[in-house]
Amino acid sequence: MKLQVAMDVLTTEAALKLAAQVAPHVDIIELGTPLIKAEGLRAVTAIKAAHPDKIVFADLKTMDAGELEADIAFAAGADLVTVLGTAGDSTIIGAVAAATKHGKGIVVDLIGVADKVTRAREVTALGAQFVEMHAGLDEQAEPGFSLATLLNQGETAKVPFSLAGGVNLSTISSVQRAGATVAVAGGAIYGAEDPAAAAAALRAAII
Ligand SMILES: O=C(CO)[C@H](O)[C@H](O)COP(=O)(O)O
Repeated sequence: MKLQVAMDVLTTEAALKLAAQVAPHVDIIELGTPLIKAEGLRAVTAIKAAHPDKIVFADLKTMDAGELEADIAFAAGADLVTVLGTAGDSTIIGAVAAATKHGKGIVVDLIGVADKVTRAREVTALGAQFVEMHAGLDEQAEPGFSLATLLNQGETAKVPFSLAGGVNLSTISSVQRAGATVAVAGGAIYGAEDPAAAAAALRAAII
């Protein structure tokens, strides 16, 4: 299982600092949606230039104009770009076309999708590299939130998936047991006093 750091920071400077701290311990470096909204795709270019050996993930959460938005993110240096699972099939097909043109990949983020298992299978058939079983920051803050539902949906879908939803040291083993190809950790890394140590501990928990 690969480890992905989600950098939900707000400046390119902060992202470059965080990436330098954690890069030795992670496989995929994600630029979070707020970072890209604040700084634009220049942040993607800066991270890829600093870490050409890492998979750079641009969390665009595209909902329309799939081919155009994915194309500009790949041109800026992204290796993986997200499209929302709630988007229409034509948006996903367009984004996959851009990925094919660049030799890169599309990840379909299933945040907000009611039937994640069915949609995961549909978008995988459309050419997504993998889906993201995702409970966003707002959903995580809702009373009664539990990772268990997401883990179960990932296990049931039987397609390649990443899992994001407040993954931390106490849950990462269950993410691996559910069969995820990627565990995504944001707050557990960037919110730690020592992000490098937090990323190293998460990496060490993966067997
Ligand atoms: O995409 C996101 C929010 O929409 C986050 O980056 C993702 O949820 C991972 O962060 P965390 O581990 O803090 O939940």
